[in-house]
Amino acid sequence: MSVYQSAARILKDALEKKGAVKTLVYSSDEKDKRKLFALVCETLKYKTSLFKILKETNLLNTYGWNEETCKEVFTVSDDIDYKYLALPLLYDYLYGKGLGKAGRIRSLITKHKGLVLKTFSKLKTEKEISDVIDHKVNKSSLPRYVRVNTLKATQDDIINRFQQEGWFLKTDYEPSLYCKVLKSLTESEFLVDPVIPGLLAFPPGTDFHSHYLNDSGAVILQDRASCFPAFILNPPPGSHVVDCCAAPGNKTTQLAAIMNNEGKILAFDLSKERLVTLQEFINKGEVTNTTVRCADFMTIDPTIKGCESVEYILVDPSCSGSGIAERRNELTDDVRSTAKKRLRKLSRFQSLLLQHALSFPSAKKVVYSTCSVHEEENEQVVEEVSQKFQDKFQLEYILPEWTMRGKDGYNCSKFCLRLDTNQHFTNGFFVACFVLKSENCNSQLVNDINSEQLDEDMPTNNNHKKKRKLSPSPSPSRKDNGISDECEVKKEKKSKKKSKKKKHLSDDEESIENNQTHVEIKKHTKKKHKKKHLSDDEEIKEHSKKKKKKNKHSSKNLEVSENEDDNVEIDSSIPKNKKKKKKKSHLIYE
Ligand SMILES: C[S@@+](CC[C@H](N)C(=O)[O-])C[C@H]1O[C@@H](n2cnc3c(N)ncnc32)[C@H](O)[C@@H]1O
Repeated sequence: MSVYQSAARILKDALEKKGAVKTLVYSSDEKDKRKLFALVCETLKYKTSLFKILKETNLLNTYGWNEETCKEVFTVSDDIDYKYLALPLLYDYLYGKGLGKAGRIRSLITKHKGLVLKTFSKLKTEKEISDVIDHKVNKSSLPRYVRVNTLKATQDDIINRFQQEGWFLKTDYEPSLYCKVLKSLTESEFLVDPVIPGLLAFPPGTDFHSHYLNDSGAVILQDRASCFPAFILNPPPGSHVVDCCAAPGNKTTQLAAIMNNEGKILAFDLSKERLVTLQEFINKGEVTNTTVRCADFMTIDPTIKGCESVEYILVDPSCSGSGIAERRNELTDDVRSTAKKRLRKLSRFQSLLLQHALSFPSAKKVVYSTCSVHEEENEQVVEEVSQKFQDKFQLEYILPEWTMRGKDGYNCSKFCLRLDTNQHFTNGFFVACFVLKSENCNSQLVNDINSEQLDEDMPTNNNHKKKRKLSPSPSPSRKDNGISDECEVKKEKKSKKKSKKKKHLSDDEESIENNQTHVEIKKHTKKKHKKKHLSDDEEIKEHSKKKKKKNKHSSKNLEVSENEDDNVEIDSSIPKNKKKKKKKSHLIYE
């Protein structure tokens, strides 16, 4: 079935308010879910005009659009409503990429192209469909952010590459005026972010999706706001990290870059489909320190081997997505996202997830983030959890120079950080950071704040560790990292076999296998290993299976869905040297 038929189904359900677009897309059978999601979202944005064109052309009553003739040309599932099938086809024909790749189904439109084009231009002239143009402007009003994947290239390499293409790096401005300059970028200018290391900003509407640097994984297209959580967690190379809700993986790859691929990341997510994307990101970005696990994080026992040593945890759970700028329009779930009942449910789920993370015995730094603007999902969660865990954890006063803090009226407000679309030209976002009371974690704690110190902790974008250079020509990504990792693991196993008398399999023996779903961690083949001989990951897996059955707090029981799509993300702070402290500065960078 073509993507247009899948889109037709989803458009119908979305417009009849049977579910959120994201959920509908991810539960569909369509292979290329990203493509489907984009097609549905774009079509919805133009729906008023598309319906007008449909009505004016009377297209559905023209030859070719009845069931019989359609079925002569291609297979259309019985449950497809032709009205909704026309919408994505018309969208691609008039506004999108054209119908070049639509196959025979394109004839439904191209057979009548004279009529369609004439009607389109007539309605435009009569300003009947001017709303379309407005929408396009809104849609692309945010800058295009690009994170340098420091596992594959240095910031300087990437800047050079863009300069060679004719881009001009703007540096002649006061750092405190960054956001103003950002707003007025000309077509060929770009900027280096003053807060997030390795983040570049290009003018709104710049499309790098098919750029070779993106294809090769040397850069990642990630929104500015979504770079903050990993940047704030800042796990040192060699540390042990958990990313509780990892897919599609922008923050996981950012964490790996911060850690310079040293140490271990355990990346959990409930969604197999989304983990496929995560695995692709990992392969493309040459991330080698991450183990991916399809599991409900709530079912993971924090005390079992493999988890008991985890020190840094990122909690970036599903949320309403109300901060995502592109979503704030008539077609998405705004009504749904603000429904009190739904927010309460999300809030409860987020709180339990955060509490679970804080119960990891070695946890010393836990960052909580959402791309929601609602207090229920942000300050209220942090307030409740910080009170419950006040004996062990306290909130860190993150990025003191950042003036937009949490919403007033909570004890936690000033320790939280918010990003706002109008002020910061990025998606609406929320971040808070818990640190172990006895830990200093390289930064000020709630109790330590004093005004003189505020200027001193400002990180700069100079603290990049130099990475290997980009090859002179665009570097192809490693094709199937999962498989090559497996080979390496096998070799290692062989050599170890001779001398091995260990009871437990070591962590190094774990590998991510590209099995059917590409996400399950490889099972060790030796059947004779009993439970007590399981590797860390197998132990986690076993435990998770058991706990799933009985855990009444399993997030599935909470029936929470959405927003799983804060999927514009990026990389950040590579410490210059493990032992050296971060550079400080006195900038105000908002
Ligand atoms: C906002 S998205 C995460 C985005 C991700 N951190 C990134 O940067 O790309 C939330 C994710 O949480 C996952 N999720 C929801 N409930 C979960 C649970 N109980 N355990 C693990 N993952 C969960 C969803 O499948 C979704 O992929």
